[in-house]
Amino acid sequence: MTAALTLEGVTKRYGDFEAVRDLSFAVSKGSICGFLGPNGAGKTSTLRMILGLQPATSGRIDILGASDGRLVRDRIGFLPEERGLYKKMTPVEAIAFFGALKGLPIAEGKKRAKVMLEQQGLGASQKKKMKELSKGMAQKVQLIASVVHRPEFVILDEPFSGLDPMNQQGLEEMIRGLAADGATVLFSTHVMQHAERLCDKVVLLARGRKAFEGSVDEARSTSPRFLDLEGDITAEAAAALPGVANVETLADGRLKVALLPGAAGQETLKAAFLGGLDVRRFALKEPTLHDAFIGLTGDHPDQPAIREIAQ
Ligand SMILES: Nc1ncnc2c1ncn2[C@@H]1O[C@H](COP(=O)(O)OP(=O)(O)OP(=O)(O)O)[C@@H](O)[C@H]1O
Repeated sequence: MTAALTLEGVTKRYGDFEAVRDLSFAVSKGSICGFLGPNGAGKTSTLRMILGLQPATSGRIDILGASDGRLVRDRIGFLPEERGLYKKMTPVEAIAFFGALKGLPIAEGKKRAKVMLEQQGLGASQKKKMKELSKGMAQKVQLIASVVHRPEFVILDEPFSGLDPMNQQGLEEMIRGLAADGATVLFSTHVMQHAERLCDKVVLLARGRKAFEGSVDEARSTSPRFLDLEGDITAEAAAALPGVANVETLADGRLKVALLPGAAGQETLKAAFLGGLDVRRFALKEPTLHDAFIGLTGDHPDQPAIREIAQ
């Protein structure tokens, strides 16, 4: 597959702090790639370098055949992490304005804006001012504004943040639609479930370094299956069972028993029953992307990176 984006050995330093180190990955044309990492991992810094909004300290970036995102800016759509459209404009005006910045004639921008707002269930809000819209609505409008010129490459920085579940689902559909129409999508998030549902590929970033690049299934398979055990069992007793890698006691007292690679769980359960352990309920579970993330990075995706905690 042809790559729409390639990074090779990209590093970003702010003073003597290295926010991104030796980062390499590629995104195939027409695919959806999730750029995952906790707050402070270096996602925004990387996206800004890809867009040409700030220079890399070292390394090489190729986007749509150009070495600087600014050279192909009209072919790129970008939703920044900081949101905000002119409050006094209507959604149609705001969308057409952003389209015009990318070379789209105003009249065409307005025409497309009306159709896209309708598709996103915002038809009734067309004549309101931006300041009268809810946060979720405004965010949808901003996303439409960033893609109204039909870019080949769409970069979305934390597009799901601040949206309720309904709007998150709507946004997922919108992202799928962009890819179905042939666009390449790269979005950053620290919410694994969105990436799990949407992405052809994920790149995991932890403290500025790439921890994983591959499909969601490949990421999941780096993590063991686990047994969810309920009963009067100590973590020590569970840890002594065959095929067990480690045991975590959950807040409600259940045990999350991670199995060794290749262990199916049946042997572990059999030994628990034969050993007379008080197992009242059990479930064998496949690892999620969230589990894989923790295993691969040692970070929790919802927690800031170590440096930020230490500050
Ligand atoms: N202009 C800057 N000057 C100095 N340090 C910076 C600058 N921009 C970012 N950083 C630092 O670089 C690190 C990576 O930040 P970045 O915003 O790229 O992370 P992120 O993964 O996008 O996090 P978030 O999800 O919170 O946006 C952080 O420790 C941040 O404090």
